[in-house]
Amino acid sequence: MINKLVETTAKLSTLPSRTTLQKKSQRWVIKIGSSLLTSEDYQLNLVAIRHFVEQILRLRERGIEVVLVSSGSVSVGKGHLGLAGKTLPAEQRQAAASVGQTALMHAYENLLAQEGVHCGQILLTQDNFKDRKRRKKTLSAINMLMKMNMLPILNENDALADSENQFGNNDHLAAVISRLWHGDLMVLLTDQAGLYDADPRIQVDAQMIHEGMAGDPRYEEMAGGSGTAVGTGGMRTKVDAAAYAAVSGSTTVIASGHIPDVLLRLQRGERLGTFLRSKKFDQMWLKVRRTTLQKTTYSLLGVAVKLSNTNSKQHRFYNSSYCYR
Ligand SMILES: Nc1ncnc2c1ncn2[C@@H]1O[C@H](COP(=O)(O)OP(=O)(O)O)[C@@H](O)[C@H]1O
Ligand SMILES: N[C@@H](CCC(=O)OP(=O)(O)O)C(=O)O
Repeated sequence: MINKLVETTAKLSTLPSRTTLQKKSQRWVIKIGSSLLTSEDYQLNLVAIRHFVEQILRLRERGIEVVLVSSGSVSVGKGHLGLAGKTLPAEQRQAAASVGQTALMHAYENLLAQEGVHCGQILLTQDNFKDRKRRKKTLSAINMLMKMNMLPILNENDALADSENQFGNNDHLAAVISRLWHGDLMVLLTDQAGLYDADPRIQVDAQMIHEGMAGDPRYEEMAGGSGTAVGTGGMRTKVDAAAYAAVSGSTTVIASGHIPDVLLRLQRGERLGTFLRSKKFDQMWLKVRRTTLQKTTYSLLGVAVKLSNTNSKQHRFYNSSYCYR
């Protein structure tokens, strides 16, 4: 019996590895940056979009629920309007977003429809998260699409957002969605291999951070703004987004969308990009596991005890995809 207890204790007090977390996560929020979706001449990169769509469909076949946050409307719109590379005044940017968003969704829908799947577009601003009622409405829009087997594709409503209600970048939007929808893995796909200790465009010998804790203040120092003509926010907003999503237990991977099959490889547990753990997840994990250990001990002792130290939140966590038994 002692051996059994020692064995169970060891098993239950070890945090799941990065590989396990990537393999077992069931609710993914995937965010794709503008530079991955648009070509150098600000046209849609249909080859890349097809590649992402194919991977997302494969993930769904494996039972993973996916919400896609897609950037690209402004850059594609600029291309369509003959304004490539220009810094636009607010009204023209709104128009570019409106034109580009249509083209973007058209591409996603066409590619998905070839595989018998459809997508649903949800355009959001901060207003959609302002109070409980609006958050509920946003969540139910996502959940209903999911229930109907559609792929929710989200973006900021750049055609109408203003300085009062805009997110300003989709990293933040992805994190807010992760928390609202209880995502367990947020994947931020970008043009760099991951987070480096300095912007690799500026410092050629910058070193990539492979694994760390979301919210580590050192990362804020390392992360700079966008280095591309079409990106918004750079690495700083990704680091902040990871910290925000981590509060509800989501882990984050920042990885290059240029890596072939990056999403499928992450799902197989490959160590690509920067993996940022959630402290909240780890705490919940250990707490729930301690309860399991207590239960095991009691049952080994033949004592039927109703455990009083678990609350409904822990039970929900234990029964959710967060908890890998
Ligand atoms: N510490 C860092 N590590 C990696 N990239 C960084 C860092 N600091 C700044 N960056 C810049 O962030 C850019 C990615 O952000 P961004 O252009 O907003 O991409 P996306 O469109 O994918 O959101 C990189 O091209 C890089 O120049
Ligand atoms: N919502 C904007 C993108 C904002 C944004 O965060 O861009 P990016 O840094 O390329 O992910 C658009 O669709 O153009």
